[in-house]
Amino acid sequence: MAQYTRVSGSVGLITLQSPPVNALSAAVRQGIVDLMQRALSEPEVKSVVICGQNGIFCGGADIKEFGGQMSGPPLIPMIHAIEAASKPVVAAIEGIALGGGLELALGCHYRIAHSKARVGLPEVTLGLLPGAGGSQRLPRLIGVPAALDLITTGRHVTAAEALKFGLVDQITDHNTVNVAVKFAQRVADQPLDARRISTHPCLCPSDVAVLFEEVMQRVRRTARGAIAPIACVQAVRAAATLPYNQGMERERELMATLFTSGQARALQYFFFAQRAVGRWSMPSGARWDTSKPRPVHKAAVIGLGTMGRGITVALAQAGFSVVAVETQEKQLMEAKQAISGMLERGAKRRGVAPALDKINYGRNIQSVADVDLVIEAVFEDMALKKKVFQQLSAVCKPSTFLCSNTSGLDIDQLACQTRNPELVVGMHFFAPAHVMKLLEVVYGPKSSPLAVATAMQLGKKIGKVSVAVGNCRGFVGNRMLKPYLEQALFLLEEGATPEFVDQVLEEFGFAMGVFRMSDLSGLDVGWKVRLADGLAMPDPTMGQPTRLRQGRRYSPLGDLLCEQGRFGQKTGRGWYQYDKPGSQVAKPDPWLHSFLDEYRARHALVAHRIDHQEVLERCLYSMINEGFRILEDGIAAGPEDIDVIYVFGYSWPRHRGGPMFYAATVGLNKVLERLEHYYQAHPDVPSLQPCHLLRKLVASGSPPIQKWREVIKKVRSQL
Ligand SMILES: CC/C=C\C/C=C/C(=O)SCCNC(=O)CCNC(=O)[C@H](O)C(C)(C)COP(=O)(O)OP(=O)(O)OC[C@H]1O[C@@H](n2cnc3c(N)ncnc32)[C@H](O)[C@@H]1OP(=O)(O)O
Repeated sequence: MAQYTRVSGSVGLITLQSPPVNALSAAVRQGIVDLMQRALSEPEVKSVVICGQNGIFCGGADIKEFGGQMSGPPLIPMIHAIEAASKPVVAAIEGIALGGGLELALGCHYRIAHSKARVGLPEVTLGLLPGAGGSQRLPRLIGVPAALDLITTGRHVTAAEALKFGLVDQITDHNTVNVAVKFAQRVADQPLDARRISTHPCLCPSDVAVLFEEVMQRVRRTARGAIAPIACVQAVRAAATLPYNQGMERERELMATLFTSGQARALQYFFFAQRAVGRWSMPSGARWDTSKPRPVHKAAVIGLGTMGRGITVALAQAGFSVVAVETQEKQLMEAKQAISGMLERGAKRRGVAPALDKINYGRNIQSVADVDLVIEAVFEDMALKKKVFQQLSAVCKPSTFLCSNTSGLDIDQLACQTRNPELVVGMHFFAPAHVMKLLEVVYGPKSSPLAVATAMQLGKKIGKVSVAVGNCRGFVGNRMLKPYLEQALFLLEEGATPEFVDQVLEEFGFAMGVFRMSDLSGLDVGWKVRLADGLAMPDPTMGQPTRLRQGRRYSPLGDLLCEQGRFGQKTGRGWYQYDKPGSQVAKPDPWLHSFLDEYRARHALVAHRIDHQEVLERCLYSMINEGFRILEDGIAAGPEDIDVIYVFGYSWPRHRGGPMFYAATVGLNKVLERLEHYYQAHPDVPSLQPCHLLRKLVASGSPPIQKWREVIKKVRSQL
């Protein structure tokens, strides 16, 4: 869909029309092809302007079309025809020109952008490369180093930056289409040869080979197994070293490989999953589109430890007035200093003024009396949190939303301490809270849709990807982490080393293996929880067998390290050793290896050879199995919620789509079969027992992930 109008007598105006972002669907491409022909054939028309309706130039190829059979005119010849046109074609860029949208603009002879527009080639984030000539034209237009930056990161740049690069010819604060039309009239009789980017030489710095080598190394290091960034570098190298036509052929080959790769499918699934989580629903039937949030102007944070500080910074940076409360004088002073430092560093990076004046500090909980929403971030102790909620309920306005940053405690028990339990929800941030994108919004049985909608909206305003989840121990993320951690410990008992387990998980694509991650977050955190739960009681005289607790297999390895003061990075010793406390460079620790040998000997455990496959299957499939239980229990509404939580909160490699999508790509029958195998070998590990929903999905013929909700609904209705 595209519309044609003749303006100012001699300009053919083609307007892309495909809401919401004027993506280049088959119909839009057909429209462009037809209308270009019309404009070129009308003798009165001397030049052409291409723009998008509703102030948006174009969001690129229609990602929904990637999954199916492509129809309609292909993009590459369409863009070539525009570039080869005998009349000047001007792109009027408002809003965004992304991916295929920018590639279309690069095929035009001139580009005029509104000052507020953003442009970029984000294909890499979808597992692709700019495969409609973008990888060949952009380096010819703006040079190899800048093109490498834009194409390998997929970052969007402002119009001002685009002008500096020479990516656009002019920017305007006025009506972009009017400016472009006038511009088109002015250049109507200008020669076009020099305006066809594909004919430009690709200007390279003298040390281009070194540059490509450096970029390739950096990209390989940061890609964590993703192949698209590497293909992007290869495509730009083709632009730098080959004639245009051969470069295009290389672009086509690379694109074909990426297009059919599982990674592109995973990343495109994830693109829509990220958007799907905004359309939350609750088992009660309450939904995002029927639940109105209440505006929050002033918020409070209670407890200024690591989490409270990060949350305060996130709120202040987003422009909220914050009352930050810490009852301990010394902690308060330290927190003030730390928060100011974080705000100043953040402001410097973003080139804005630090939001120091947004925060009022206090030692007294009375100071939160007039706020609209409170986020409690005190120590993870139920008795303490209950007390805080009782105080908040007495002090705050009756309409104040009371939220807890607990990472897994029962929201309902907190709600019961208050006058208005319907205004209580969990807001589970991830450390560092001002950096990590994920927010779990946890509704208890009494939480109202109003409270959920308000917390979800607040999350969005402070730049988080918010996922609404039900109330259970550990919510979604930490509940699934438990079997994963447990399997990692069992693998050590059975003969693996922390280095090997971590290596396998890092090769899979996690930013950090499970043991390096535990050392970073502190082994004492989980230990305290296990002590409180009555699990970490190592004394055999207490009558508990060391490796069996509460009727199931238990590994006390983490507890034993904590008893020795090995809390991880902060103490300089954990699953690894570090040069000094606080150092981040993990080194294998011979002490730990001897400790594991002695432990196995003490418990008559015979070490066996554990391979990559066993590490991956046991750690990941037990976690995935818990994910299916979570779906079965209605704690997450759909697999997308779990996948988004794992990618944004637990460094699951995005190019594998998230744990539930990964299970679908492995094949649900295979996951089921391997879980059955491991459960048979370890019948005292309930997390390995395949859950009902997984069995049901396999029995239903393993439908595609987009159809799981139908099976989940059926299973839940039978419960
Ligand atoms: C042979 C050559 C083949 C290919 C070469 C070209 C490849 C490409 O062009 S790949 C696509 C490149 N473009 C992008 O990656 C842009 C993706 N979109 C975005 O980044 C954002 O959506 C946005 C910046 C364009 C707008 O952001 P925002 O205002 O926050 O809105 P939403 O993200 O919620 O999006 C609204 C709505 O639009 C849907 N959508 C956005 N872009 C596309 C698209 N390119 N194709 C299809 N649909 C798109 C998005 O899913 C939202 O809808 P839903 O809420 O229903 O999911």
